[in-house]
Amino acid sequence: MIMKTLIRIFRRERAIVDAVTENLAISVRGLRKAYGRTVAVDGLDLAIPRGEVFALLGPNGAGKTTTVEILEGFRRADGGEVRVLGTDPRNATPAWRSRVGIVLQSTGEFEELTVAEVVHHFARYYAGADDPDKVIDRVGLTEKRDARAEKLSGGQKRRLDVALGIIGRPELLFLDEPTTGFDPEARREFWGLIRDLAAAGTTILLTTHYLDEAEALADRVGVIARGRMVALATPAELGDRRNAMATVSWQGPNGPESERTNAPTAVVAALAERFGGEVPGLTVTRPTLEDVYLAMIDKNAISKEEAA
Ligand SMILES: Nc1ncnc2c1ncn2[C@@H]1O[C@H](COP(=O)(O)OP(=O)(O)OP(=O)(O)O)[C@@H](O)[C@H]1O
Repeated sequence: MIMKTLIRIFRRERAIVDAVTENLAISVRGLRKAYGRTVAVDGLDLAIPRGEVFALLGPNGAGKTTTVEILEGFRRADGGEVRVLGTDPRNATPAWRSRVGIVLQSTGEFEELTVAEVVHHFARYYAGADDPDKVIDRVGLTEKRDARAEKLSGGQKRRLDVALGIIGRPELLFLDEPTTGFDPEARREFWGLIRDLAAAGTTILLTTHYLDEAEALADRVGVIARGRMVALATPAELGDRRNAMATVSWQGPNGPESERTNAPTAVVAALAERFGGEVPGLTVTRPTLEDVYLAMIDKNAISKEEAA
């Protein structure tokens, strides 16, 4: 009797766990990876629901690439549990691979081929591939479709990498520093492409050093420092940014003036009264994502040093 009840409870719990895990594109618990004596990933936890755009931030050497390469099945973890689209990437099958799109930091392997040749060639690897010409157009390379890859600029090569990452219509897309080398216009276009993919339900894990990119694209950001997740939040909420003090600045009679305050509306109202209307050079700012990120990285470095 007790045994039967226990089995029933166990089955129900397992059904709940399965339902939760099914909804996750990526699930990582206690991930560890060391290279000799260098601990690159040190007990990392991460859960990314399907359909989310997630940005992984962190200073050079924090463990981002190692983590992502384990998720992609290119590196073996030393410990921890990893599920990507319900599968341990160590046991990746061709069927699983076809559901995952990967844009690495740089490929540049097809120097002799034209853009159209490379994309058409890659499309043949996937049963459900997208239309290659449509993909070339989406990444803004139509004008360069007959140019050899070796003749492309750095930003154009990157667009070709992105085209190869999305040609198989992946459910999950990994983007490692995707817009390095893009001019501002190309970055905005690329952001539009990512938003379209996200709107179509693609889960996206992105690493970037551009904080404005994380802010523009990500539903949530995770900050890694020394192989650990030190913060996880929406871009607006990271480091309790929403409640941070505001700075009100204006042009006073003797030069620029400013005031840090928790009640910027009241300060602005008082200024409007003082100036009898329009306040010259008025701005109200709160810390940017970059400000809170840098403070976080700094604090983490100090607390680690103190701990050592
Ligand atoms: N193949 C390797 N052999 C030895 N050490 C490595 C190897 N790959 C990475 N490391 C080390 O592991 C740590 C984490 O590196 P990783 O490349 O994962 O960081 P990252 O956050 O991606 O950095 P970046 O922003 O510079 O790309 C670093 O100290 C790095 O020197």
